[in-house]
Amino acid sequence: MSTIEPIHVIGGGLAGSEAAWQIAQAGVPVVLHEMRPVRGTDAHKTEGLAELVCSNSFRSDDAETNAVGLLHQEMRRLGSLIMAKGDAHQVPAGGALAVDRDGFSAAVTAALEAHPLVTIERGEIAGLPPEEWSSVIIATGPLTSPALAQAILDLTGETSLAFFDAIAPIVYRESINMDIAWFQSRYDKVGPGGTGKDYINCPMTKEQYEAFVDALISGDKTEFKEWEANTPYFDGCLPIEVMAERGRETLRHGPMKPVGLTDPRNPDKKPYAIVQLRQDNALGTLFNMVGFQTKLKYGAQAEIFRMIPGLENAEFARLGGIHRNTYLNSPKLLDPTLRLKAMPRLRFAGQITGCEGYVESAAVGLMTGRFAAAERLGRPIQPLPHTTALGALINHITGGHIETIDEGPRSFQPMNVNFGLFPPLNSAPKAEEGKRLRGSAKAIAKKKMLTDRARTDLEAWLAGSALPAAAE
Ligand SMILES: Cc1cc2nc3c(=O)[nH]c(=O)nc-3n(C[C@H](O)[C@H](O)[C@H](O)COP(=O)(O)OP(=O)(O)OC[C@H]3O[C@@H](n4cnc5c(N)ncnc54)[C@H](O)[C@@H]3O)c2cc1C
Repeated sequence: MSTIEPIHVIGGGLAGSEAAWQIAQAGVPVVLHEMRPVRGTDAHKTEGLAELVCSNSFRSDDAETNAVGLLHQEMRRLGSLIMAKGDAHQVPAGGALAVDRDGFSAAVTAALEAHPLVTIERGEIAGLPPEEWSSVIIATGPLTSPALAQAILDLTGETSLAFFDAIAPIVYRESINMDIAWFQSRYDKVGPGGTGKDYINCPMTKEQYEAFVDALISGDKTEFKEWEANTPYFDGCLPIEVMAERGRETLRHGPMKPVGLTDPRNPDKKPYAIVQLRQDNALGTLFNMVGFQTKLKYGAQAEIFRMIPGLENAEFARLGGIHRNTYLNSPKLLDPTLRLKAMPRLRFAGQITGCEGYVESAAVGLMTGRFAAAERLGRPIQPLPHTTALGALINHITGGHIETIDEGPRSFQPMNVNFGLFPPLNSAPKAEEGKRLRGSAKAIAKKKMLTDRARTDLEAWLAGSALPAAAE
């Protein structure tokens, strides 16, 4: 029986599950409070921990030239439960790491249930955590229950900001017409666990594309409620109809771009636009429409998406939808170890801190868990180098972001990890013979230098860290 007082983690999503794992692996007892199934959210469907509520993709797994791929690598290095179970339950997805959502969530749940230092309590924490909980991590996500959200709001005095993402529809594989559509990954990329033929592609002629754009623009949209008006979208997650409204070519240069793909029945003619669908479950029975997040009404969605060649008889396992997001003005409210300045016994993790995405949420959970565990064990907390993906992300949340100078709405917005968050390089990349690089060769070389630097700096940080890299 451990004599160390437990740390309480509220929320068993991507961040809370990872935080609880890191704490327990450091030898500190942890109580993980998850309200499902006692109380649900608008998006979760199961009672499993770390449920993926929309896409099943952890995005690029390329640790050399992609920031989220580097984040994967760093998390694996630090013994991430989310990455270990994601790797174990991956499904083919070209250059991306996509997972079988049910197998993944079940494996995360089983690992935490089996850990001797983890206690899982099902039930809502409907207000500020009791005072006797001396170390708490709040990881309740974008759909934090209203009672807890209100308590946080009262405590921080900040107005919370609500806005929409949009969910992409999922189609039954057997309802897709493979006499028109074909399997191929963009540029035949194989990636982790892929075959180079992982996506289903639906081609469009110019006339079909124009009619489709018209239908999107005129299709019935979900009405905004009063309190939802004037809420900005994430630029990386714009609803398909909003993209269509921004310009008739926008979709052809975005999710419907026809590059790197060849219609095998018509190899000499480039389709004008292409819709891609990505495998959504291990069985390969479900495919999601890549980039087709939407706030069109259900009836309009079915009608309009069946205009896509190959989807004329599509059956939808899930149609697209809209959802709310709640997050803190973290740069102002949190200290560099993610403690609430106004009440340091509380730390925050996951999307509620203003990061965006499954991987980023789990990454912030990972570091918050390690910070809380080190503190509980009376060990020093070394700040992460900002040159690492983990450090760059946390730095952005806790201070890297610069507030607008003028009085007005707060400017901090949720952010995926990206190279823009990393400190610039001290020297420009050079070709082997010392010549200057240009164009895409230069961009790739620069990214490689950034990721090499991150790997070196992470190892140096780990060498001085109070907790081992991966306490397996
Ligand atoms: C509808 C929707 C679609 C999304 N689509 C994507 C996507 O396609 N790709 C992507 O990368 N990201 C997506 N996101 C963002 C995604 O939710 C987050 O990136 C990630 O799940 C956040 O992880 P988290 O741990 O912070 O929160 P969550 O994973 O949501 O976990 C929070 C947990 O806290 C629990 N909880 C809430 N309040 C309480 C309480 N008071 N007491 C106890 N438990 C509580 C919830 O039940 C939940 O299990 C989407 C978000 C939403 C809402």
